[in-house]
Amino acid sequence: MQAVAASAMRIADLPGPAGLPLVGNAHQIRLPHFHQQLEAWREQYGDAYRIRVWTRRFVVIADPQLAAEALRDRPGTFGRTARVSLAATEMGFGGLFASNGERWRRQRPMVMAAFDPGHVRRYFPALVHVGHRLAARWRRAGDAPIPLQADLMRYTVDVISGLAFGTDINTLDGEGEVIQQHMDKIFPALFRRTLAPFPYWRWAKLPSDRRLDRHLAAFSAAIQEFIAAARARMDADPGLREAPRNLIEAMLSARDRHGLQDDDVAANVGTMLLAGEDTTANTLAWMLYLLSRHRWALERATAEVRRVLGDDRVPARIEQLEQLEFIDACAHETMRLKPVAPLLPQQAARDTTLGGIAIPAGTMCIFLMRAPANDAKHFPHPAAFDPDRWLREDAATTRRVSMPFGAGPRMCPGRYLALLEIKMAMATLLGGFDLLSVAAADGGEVSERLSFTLTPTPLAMRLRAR
Ligand code: HEM
Repeated sequence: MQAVAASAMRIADLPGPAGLPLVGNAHQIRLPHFHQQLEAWREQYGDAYRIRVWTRRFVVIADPQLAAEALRDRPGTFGRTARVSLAATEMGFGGLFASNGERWRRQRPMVMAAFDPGHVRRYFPALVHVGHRLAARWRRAGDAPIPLQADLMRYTVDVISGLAFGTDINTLDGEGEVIQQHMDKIFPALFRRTLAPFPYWRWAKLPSDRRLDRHLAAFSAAIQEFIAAARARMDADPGLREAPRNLIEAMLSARDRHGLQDDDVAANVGTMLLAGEDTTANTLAWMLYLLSRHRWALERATAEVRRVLGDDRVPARIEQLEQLEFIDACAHETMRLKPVAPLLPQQAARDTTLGGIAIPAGTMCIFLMRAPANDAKHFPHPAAFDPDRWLREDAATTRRVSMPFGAGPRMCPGRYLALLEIKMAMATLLGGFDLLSVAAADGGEVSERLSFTLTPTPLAMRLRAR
C-alpha cells in the first residue's frame, strides 16, 4: 500500500451507476440482494467503481489482488467499518470480529490459540460424539422432510460450545426452545443496522427493535450461563487458570493479567457463537443442495466416504476425515460458488492509495469476493460445479483468487475447525444415509439471500437410513 500520490485517481472520477439527488443509489438496493446488485454493476463498470447510499460513499473493488493487498494491510490501513463495530458493540458483540486497532490486537492471539489445529484435534472425540447425535436425530426423522439449516445450526452450535466453552449444550437431542432461535433474529438485524440510513433505534424503537431486545436479552442470559459454568470449573480446579482448556477459560484467566474486561469475555463468547454457527451451517446447506443437483458428484462423494469409513457409520478417527479429498474439494467448490461472505466491507483508517485510486481516511470500501472467483478470467467454465478444479495441479492459482475465509492477519481463525466440521457432517450423512433430495421447503425455487451471511431459501432434506 502506498502513500497517496499526487497523480492518484480521485473516487469522484471512478465510473458508477447514476443516482438520485438525495438517496444516491439507495433506491436500487434491496438488502437481501445487495451482493447481486453489486456484482451486476461490476459487469457494467468494471473492477473498481463507486456508489452512494444516502450520504455514504462506497468504493467497490472486485480485483482479487487489490482485495488481498488491502486485507493484508490490517489493522494499520484498513479495518472493520465503524458502522459494523458500533452496531455489533451496541448489541453486545464487540469482540474480535468487530474490533479494530489495539483492541483487536489484544484479542486475536487468544482466539487463534483456541482454534489452532492442535487444539481442535484434541477436541475430536467430542466432535465424534456430536456426529453420533446428528446421525441419531436424522434417523429419528425417518421419511419426514428435515429442516436442513435448523438442524445444521444445532450441530454447529453444539460443536462450538463444546470446543470453545467446554459446555455440552446438546441442542441436537432437544426439540424445544434453543439458543439458535435468538441468533436467527440477531444476525439479520445486525446486517440491517449496519446499512440503515441512520440509527433511529437509539431514539425510537419500532416493534421489531423491541422484539430484537428480547432476543438479545435471552441470548445474553445464555452467554452468562456459559461464563458462570466456566468460572465454577475454574474455582473448583484452580490449575485451569495456568492451563486453560478452551477459549472461555483462556479469556477468564487472561482477564486479570491482560486487562480483558468482563464485557470482552461476553462479547467474544457471543461472537464465536454467531461467527461459528451461521457460516458453517450455511456452507453445509449450500454444499448438500449443490450435490443433490449434481448426482455424479454426490455418487463420487458417497463412494469416497463409504470406502474411507469401512464398517463405521460415523467417523471414529480424525485420519478418516483427512482422507476425504473429494469432499474437501466439494467444500471449496461450494465456497467458490456460494461463499457465505460474498463481500467484505472495510473502512480506511488512514489516507492511502489502492490500485492507483486515492482513498482518504474514513472511506468505505466493499471488496467483492465472489465476483472474481466466478470470472472466466480466472476460472475456466466458472459457472460449473467442478470440484476437480481443486484437485488439479494448478489448484494453487485457484486458491489465490477464491478467498472464502478472507485474507491477511484477520483471516478467519475458525477455518480449520469449519472444514473439519463440514467433513464430519458430510461423512456422517453419506456414511449412514442415502441422500434422496434437497429442495426449497416451500416447494419453490431456491434462491440466495444476504443477511450478513449468504443463505439459501429454507431447505428441506430427505434421507433414507442405510
Ligand atoms: C465455512 C465456515 C466459515 C467461513 C466461510 C468463514 C468466513 C469468514 C470470513 C470471510 C471472515 C472475515 C475475514 C477477513 O476479514 O479477512 C471471518 C472472520 C471470522 N471468523 Fe469465520 N468463517 C467460517 C467459520 C468460522 C468458525 C467455525 C469460527 C469459530 C468460531 C469463525 C470465527 C471467525 C471470527 C472470530 C472472525 C473474525 C476474525 C478477525 O476479525 O480477526 N468463523 N470468517
